[in-house]
Amino acid sequence: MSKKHPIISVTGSSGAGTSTVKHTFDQIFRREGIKAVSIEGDAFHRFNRAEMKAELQKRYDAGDPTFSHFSYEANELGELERVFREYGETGKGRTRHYVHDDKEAERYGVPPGEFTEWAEFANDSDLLFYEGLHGAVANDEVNLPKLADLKIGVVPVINLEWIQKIHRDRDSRGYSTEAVTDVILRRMHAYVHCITPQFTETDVNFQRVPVVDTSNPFIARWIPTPDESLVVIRFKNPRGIDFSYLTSMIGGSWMSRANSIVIPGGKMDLAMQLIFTPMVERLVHEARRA
Ligand SMILES: Nc1ncnc2c1ncn2[C@@H]1O[C@H](COP(=O)(O)OP(=O)(O)OP(=O)(O)O)[C@@H](O)[C@H]1O
Ligand SMILES: O=C(CO)[C@H](O)[C@H](O)COP(=O)(O)O
Repeated sequence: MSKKHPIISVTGSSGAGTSTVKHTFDQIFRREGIKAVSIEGDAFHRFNRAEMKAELQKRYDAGDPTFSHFSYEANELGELERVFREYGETGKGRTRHYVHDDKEAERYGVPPGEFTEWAEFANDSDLLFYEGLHGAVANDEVNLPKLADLKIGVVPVINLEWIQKIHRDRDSRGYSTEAVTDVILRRMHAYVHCITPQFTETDVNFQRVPVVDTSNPFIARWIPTPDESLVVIRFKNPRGIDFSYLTSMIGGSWMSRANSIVIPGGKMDLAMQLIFTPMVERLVHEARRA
C-alpha cells in the first residue's frame, strides 16, 4: 500500500473487458484533473510471440500441455512487483508495450508480437494505473495486492468472457475461431490456478451476466450488448459503501446480498463513476497531503 504514490490495479482474463474499464477511469482522471501513468499487463509477458511459440512447444514435448500466457512463469511478475514497489516508494518506474497487431505496430514502430523498449514513466504523476491479467497475484514469489491501494476485478461469466475474447481476437487481431478456441482450452489450467484466485484479493468485482442464451459461445454471432446483460458488483468490504445512494442513483438496481448490488448492463459506466470517483479523489487527496 502506498499513500504518497497510490496504485490502482484492474485485473481480468483476456477479453474480460479491462481495456473497456480503463476508458471509464480515463474519463474520471480527465474530469478530476488527475495525472495517471498507465501500464498494461501484457508488457510483462516473459516472451515475445516467436519465443512463446518455441517455449510452448518445448514444454509440450516435455509433457506439460498447461503452459500459457495465464501461467505465472510466462510473465515477469517479479519485475511487475518491483515496478509497483518502486512507484509506491518514489513515484518512478518503467514500462513497455507488447504489440498485438498492425495498428499497434504502426503506433509503436515495432512489428506485431514484439515488445517496445522499456521507457521511464513521466514525472509528477498522481497515481499508477495497471490493467491486465495478473494485477492481484499473491503466490510464493510475489504479493501484488499488498502493494496496490485499490484492486478491481473484471470477470464476466465464462461463456460471455469467451464470446468477448473470440470476437475481439477475430476482429482486431486476425485469429480464427478455431485458433482462439485452442488458446482457451490450453489456458484453462492456469485460468483456474493463476487467474481466478486473484478475485478473492480484489476490493470490488464486476461480473457481467448475459440475459440472453450464450449456451454455445463458439457460434455466437455478436457479443451480448449492455442491454442484454446485468452486472453484479461485489464489495469485499462493504463498510463505508453507501448502498442506498447507489441503488437510488442507478435505476433498476437492487441489492442481492449484503455486499453486492445488481445493475442493468447499460449502467456499468455510471456505476463505476459513482463508485470510483470518490475513492480516486480520496487516494489522490491523501497522497497530496502525505
Ligand atoms: N461491458 C461491456 N459491454 C459490452 N461489450 C463489452 C463490455 N466489456 C467488454 N466488451 C467487449 O469485449 C471485448 C473485449 O474487451 P476488452 O478489449 O476491454 O478486453 P480486455 O480485458 O482488455 O482484453 P485483453 O486484456 O486481452 O486486451 C471487446 O470487443 C469489448 O468491446
Ligand atoms: O491478450 C492477451 C493476453 O492478455 C494475448 O493473448 C497475449 O498478449 C498474446 O498475444 P498474441 O496472441 O497477440 O501474441
